[in-house]
Amino acid sequence: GGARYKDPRQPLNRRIEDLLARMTLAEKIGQMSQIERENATADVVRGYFVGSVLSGGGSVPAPQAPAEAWVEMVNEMQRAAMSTRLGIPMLYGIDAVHGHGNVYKATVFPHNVGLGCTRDPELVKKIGAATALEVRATGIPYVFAPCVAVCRDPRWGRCYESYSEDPRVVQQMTSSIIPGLQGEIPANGRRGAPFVAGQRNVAACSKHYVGDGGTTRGINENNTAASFHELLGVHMPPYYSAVIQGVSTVMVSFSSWNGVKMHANHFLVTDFLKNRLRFRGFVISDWRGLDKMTSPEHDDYITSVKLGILAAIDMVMIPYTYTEFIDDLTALVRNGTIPMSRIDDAVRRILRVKFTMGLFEDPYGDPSLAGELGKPEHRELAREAVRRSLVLLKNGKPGQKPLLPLPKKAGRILVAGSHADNLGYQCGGWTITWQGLGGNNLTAGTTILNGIKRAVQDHGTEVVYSESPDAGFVQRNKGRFDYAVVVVGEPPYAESFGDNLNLTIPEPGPSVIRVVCGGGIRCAVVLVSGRPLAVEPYVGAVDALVAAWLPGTEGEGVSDVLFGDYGFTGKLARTWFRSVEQLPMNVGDARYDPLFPFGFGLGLETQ
Ligand SMILES: OC[C@@H]1[C@@H](O)[C@H](O)[C@@H](O)c2nc(CNc3ccccc3)cn21
Repeated sequence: GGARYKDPRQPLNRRIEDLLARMTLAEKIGQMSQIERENATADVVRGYFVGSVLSGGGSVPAPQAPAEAWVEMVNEMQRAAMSTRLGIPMLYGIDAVHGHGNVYKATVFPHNVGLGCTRDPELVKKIGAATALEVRATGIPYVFAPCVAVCRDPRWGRCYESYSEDPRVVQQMTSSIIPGLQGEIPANGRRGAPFVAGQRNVAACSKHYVGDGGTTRGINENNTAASFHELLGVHMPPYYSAVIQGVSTVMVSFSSWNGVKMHANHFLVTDFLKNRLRFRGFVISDWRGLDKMTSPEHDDYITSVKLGILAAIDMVMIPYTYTEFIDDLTALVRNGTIPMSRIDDAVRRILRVKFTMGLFEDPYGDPSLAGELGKPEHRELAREAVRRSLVLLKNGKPGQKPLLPLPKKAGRILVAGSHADNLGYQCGGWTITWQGLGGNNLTAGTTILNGIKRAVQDHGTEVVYSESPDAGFVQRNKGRFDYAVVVVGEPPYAESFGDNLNLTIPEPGPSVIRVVCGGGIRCAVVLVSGRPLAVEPYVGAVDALVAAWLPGTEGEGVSDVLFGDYGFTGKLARTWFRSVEQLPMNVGDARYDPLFPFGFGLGLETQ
């Protein structure tokens, strides 16, 4: 129709005001509602004027669904949204936090804990751009990334989603990944306003506002006790960077600041983020974030809706109980508890993002991008990121020559450990499923073992693989192996399932290290983990120690540096503690006695 809001030549604010003036309360509240895809039938999307749909962790149209199936699913929901009276397109969001991890055969990049060690903003920007293309390949225009948490305690189950304990490193990566995902703001463009360059970019979401990485003992969703000065100095800096880079959305944290739930924090969401930092995009809640404002959850829900919407959350991630949310918010507006001006502010912000990103002009997924999913160039980029993320912590025992780089030409080598041949373990959480998986059938990729095999295959070297060799095997064979590579670490986890107060290497890791490295074979230990673990008891026994973090699908990046095709350049972005009793302990603390300090990382003497 000839309505002004449908004319892309009209100024942005004219389009927003024209559309807003036409909207009923039901249509406005519908825009503020984000529901889970499994509820998003055409009737629900249309009937409730749903403004946004999400895939929660692992929520897919079908197991191993190809890009085409994703595009068809999103477009079917979109056709329903476009068929409403005003034809406002819905916005589909998903967690693409290390590449498009939920999607079968997508490129899975290293998790942020590893990217922080690269100290390479250009690399991280390219990862953003590649991730945007893979997300668009599935018809999705919005990602709940980057996580810009400043993890201050590795006992936190989400520490691997944080680039660093140092806010400046997090700022550096934030300022890179956002223009990678959303596209660069043109030189004459408005900084600080939401920006998405076009249909090969996606709207981003910096999360979780604010202080998610500062909770007591790293307990997920718990309380961050900090002065305002400390909150501003440690946890807020990435949000300055995100707003300047034109981030389109900000997601509120489940956690609390000094006992006040972030989802109810008017001072930080409205006074600070919206008014002081002048954030102009929309603020989105986390999953059932309003229900979780109380304990027990969902206790006096209508009050939680009131507090959350007045704090100034604009869009509510209400995966299942959207009718209750809509009814309660409608009642609160009708009885004057919530002024229409607050609703209009929320809807303006949502429409500003949708207009700016071109969603009205291009509401549907582009099937021609399907080839971007998991394409070789992206896997090569991921492999480079793996190389750059690895940190060499030890190389050679006192008085002995360094073990690394490993010679490709060796009679026989042993590869051992639970994480040597396990694609799921090396990807970690938020991969195919919410919590991640074990095994090698979850998606397409290369294990560390297969990377080692490929590296030595033309050199007449025999590779013997034993996940958990026993002492007898090692004793009988120790003279036969030139060296061993032992790959151990943590199983995948996400959110509270990763909270851990002891941070020991899970068995059978330590046993394999003792049996192999203590059995007389020179050994390089590669640790696959979402954070530093308690390794002091083993450091003396090993000849080399490498932190590989959660490298993702491109395991050849690990063998590339083990064999010296590339040097080790990674530098710790997190302090490596001696014992958990020291925690929290971060660079800059008065009391600082690490096993390996922030910024540590050896090179190869030959590099
Ligand atoms: O997946 C959506 C959000 C995500 O963006 C947030 O970072 C994270 O805090 C978050 N947690 C959940 C809860 N996910 C969940 C998945 C399956 C069953 C139950 C809960 C959803 N989300």
